[in-house]
Amino acid sequence: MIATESLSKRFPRVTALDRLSVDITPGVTGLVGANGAGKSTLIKILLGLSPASEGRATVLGLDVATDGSAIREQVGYMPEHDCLPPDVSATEFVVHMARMSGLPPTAARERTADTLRHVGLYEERYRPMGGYSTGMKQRVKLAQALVHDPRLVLLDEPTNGLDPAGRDEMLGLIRRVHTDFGISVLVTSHLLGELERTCDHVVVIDGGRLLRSSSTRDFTQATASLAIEVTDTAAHPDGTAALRAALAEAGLEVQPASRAGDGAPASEHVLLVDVAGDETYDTVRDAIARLGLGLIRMEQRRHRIAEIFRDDENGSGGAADAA
Ligand SMILES: Nc1ncnc2c1ncn2[C@@H]1O[C@H](COP(=O)(O)OP(=O)(O)OP(=O)(O)O)[C@@H](O)[C@H]1O
Repeated sequence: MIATESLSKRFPRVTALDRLSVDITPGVTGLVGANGAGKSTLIKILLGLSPASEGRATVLGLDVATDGSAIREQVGYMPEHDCLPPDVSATEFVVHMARMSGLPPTAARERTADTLRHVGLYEERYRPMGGYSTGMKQRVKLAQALVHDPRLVLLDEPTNGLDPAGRDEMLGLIRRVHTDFGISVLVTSHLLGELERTCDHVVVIDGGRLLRSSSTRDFTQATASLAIEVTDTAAHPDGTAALRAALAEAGLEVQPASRAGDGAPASEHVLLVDVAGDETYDTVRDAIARLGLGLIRMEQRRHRIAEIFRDDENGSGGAADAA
């Protein structure tokens, strides 16, 4: 779908992309990076809207340097920032965008009705967009990216500004863009956790450089940790300490949640264990059963993007298997 080769973009004071080489295959791909990592810059280059300083990129086999308009015919784009005219309705706007993409008037109206229904906008589609909630605006932005039936959509931070329920709905919609219509998706976020549930593949960039590109499965296995909380008993007045010793003896990496730095509330009573594979869960269960402790919770906790960057700086992270 997308291939970049040593792609760089330099602004006078900052290198937004630094020799980025990555291949993106059909499916749903997450592009993750902190604010300023270069995600939007990459999308603008892929659309042929902004020239690269160096290197090459192709989208659907077309060269971004020379085939920008052919790319934009086949690719949908949802920009990050608010860009909707407040005085027109969603229907008028999306019909206009469909016409801009070359659809004849009747087809544009039909596709608009279908697409707005698909993204969950019904009666409100006839009202001016100035009065819409952030969630409704994001849905219109998604609809205009889909209306001309593209082969690929580039979605820049589609969950920005949404509350947790709105995020989940948007992520579900994005997944369905691929499963229902077979359209491939490149979606950016600064939150690794939310993309892990939605994407088949995740590409991580930092400071314009590729940090890692791998399937979500490999990614989560490499980065998941398990939070465990147990009760104290008469035999083990400090159940947490007893479990910690037992797990360490069984060869697991254990640390208190207070040191994990994953943004979750710190607690001396929560242990974090690196998940090496399915057997880790069995080892934990058996250790708790042997000690006769009560299990309060055992939950998967995602590492956050900042930790992966930090691991990488320490030389123990994912850069080694970056594509
Ligand atoms: N037109 C520009 N002129 C100068 N610097 C720019 C320009 N566009 C982007 N940059 C800089 O390039 C870097 C990458 O920006 P970019 O917008 O691609 O990041 P991002 O990963 O999309 O982050 P965000 O989600 O915050 O937009 C930033 O340091 C940004 O300040």
